Amino acid sequence: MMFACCRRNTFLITHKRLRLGFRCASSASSTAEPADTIFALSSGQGRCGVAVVRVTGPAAGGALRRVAGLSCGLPAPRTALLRSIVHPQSKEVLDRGLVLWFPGPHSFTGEDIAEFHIHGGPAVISGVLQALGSLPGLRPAEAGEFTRRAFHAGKLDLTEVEGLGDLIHAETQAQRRQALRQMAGDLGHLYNGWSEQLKRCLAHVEAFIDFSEGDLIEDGVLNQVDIAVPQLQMEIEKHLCDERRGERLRSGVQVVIAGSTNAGKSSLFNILCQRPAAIVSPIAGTTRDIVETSLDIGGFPVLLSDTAGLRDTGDCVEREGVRRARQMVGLADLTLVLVDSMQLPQEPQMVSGFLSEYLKNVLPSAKDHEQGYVLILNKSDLLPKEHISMIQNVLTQTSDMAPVSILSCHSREGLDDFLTLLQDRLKTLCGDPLAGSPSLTQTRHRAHLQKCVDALNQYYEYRDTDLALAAEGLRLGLSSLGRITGKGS
Ligand SMILES: Nc1nc2c(ncn2[C@@H]2O[C@H](COP(=O)(O)OP(=O)(O)OP(=O)(O)O)[C@@H](O)[C@H]2O)c(=O)[nH]1
Ligand SMILES: [K+]
Ligand SMILES: [Mg+2]
Repeated sequence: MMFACCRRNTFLITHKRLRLGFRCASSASSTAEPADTIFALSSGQGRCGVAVVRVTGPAAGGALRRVAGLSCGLPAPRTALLRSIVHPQSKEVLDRGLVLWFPGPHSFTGEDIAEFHIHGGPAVISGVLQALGSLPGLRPAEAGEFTRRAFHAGKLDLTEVEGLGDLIHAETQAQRRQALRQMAGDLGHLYNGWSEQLKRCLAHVEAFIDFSEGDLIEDGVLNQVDIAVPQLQMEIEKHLCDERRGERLRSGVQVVIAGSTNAGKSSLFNILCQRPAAIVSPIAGTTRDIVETSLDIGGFPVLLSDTAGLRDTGDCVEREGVRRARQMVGLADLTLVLVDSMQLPQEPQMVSGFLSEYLKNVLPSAKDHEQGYVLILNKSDLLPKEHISMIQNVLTQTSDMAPVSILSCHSREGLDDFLTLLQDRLKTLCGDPLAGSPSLTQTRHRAHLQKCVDALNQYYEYRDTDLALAAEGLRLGLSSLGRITGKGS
């Protein structure tokens, strides 16, 4: 009863402070308005050794002085100081921890920031958050509000904000590398560079419109634009033709296991996810639904799907499973085509014909082939050694066959070679996040870049008939680029 009562009081106090905070904020904004001061737990939820609470805004320094009991002034910038953390009204010591002071404008948000590194127990955290909430002019931050302030202060552009979000959500090392690069501004610099070039072109065209009649401008000015615009357009188009590598790395590569019934698809699926996630049985047609899992394979994020065996069947439930399996293959970035080696013909000259037919059944459209596949001959433990050598000979002589793995899900022979092959394919599909120019990572970037390329076409269309409309094309292109970084053009 006591416990329930205490919790209720806590809620009331917090609620009152919140309302007070909002009142302060709105009255401040009706006058000359300094930004209000916000605070939040910046480390994750749950028990942990150290939690970090951050405060940003004009009242951050005052809050630091009062909660850390610093009557003689603020600590040296960016230097940790061990202090007792005290409730400003009750004077109760809440914890002992490190405090740091980052005066604006050289801080993450560009404003004054105070940081409290406290012990990560729930009672300590809520005690410190309540202490901060009790100070006039402070209120809890909304989700993403620190980053929004950094963006408005020009500390991060939109691509860097996205990079920061991706870094926090990165689950594999390759994702981390790509996100870190984007957060460091590589993608933003690329787009800003293009914006600068386009701005110069636009300035030339506008100058030509304004001054050419009085012969006040050189003849060659428009020629420079005629060279620069197609060059820029080519660069953007090259950047767009990346086969979605960056987007794939960001969101995960779709890998689908497909093949005939009983080829061992679910057995391979279980090996890759290292747990018996899918049912394995000698009964053909065991898997009906798509079974999915997300994995980290060699640092690359993979969304792996096991599917129903592909066969004609009178069973309407299994038929639906086969339809879904084919649909998944259509959406895959990479298909692992599994073959039961016991089904291979005995005669060497018939092996490659059999495999071509098999592939045609699993990947019927040319598009499926383009998206890539790996052929896996499973159950090699059931074949005599000579038969395996014969198959290997045939395959090395067949030039049009994609890489083939000979594997046994039972003995695991060939597994290492298969995993190396798989990693190589993932590397090709995602690209090296540290090599070459940065990859575009979001559909949003792709849409604005495509709009920019289209708008630049307007330049050619009107170049000789209406220069004002041609200039408008450049302006539209510039504004599309500006939308990616969030920097107005
Ligand atoms: N000897 C041997 N048996 C295997 C191997 N891989 C799978 N099997 C067996 O083959 C049978 C079918 O395996 P599954 O993994 O269920 O095959 P599946 O392709 O998922 O089958 P469906 O879901 O019915 O299409 C099971 O009895 C497995 O134990 C292997 O490498 N060697
Ligand atoms: K089966
Ligand atoms: Mg299965």
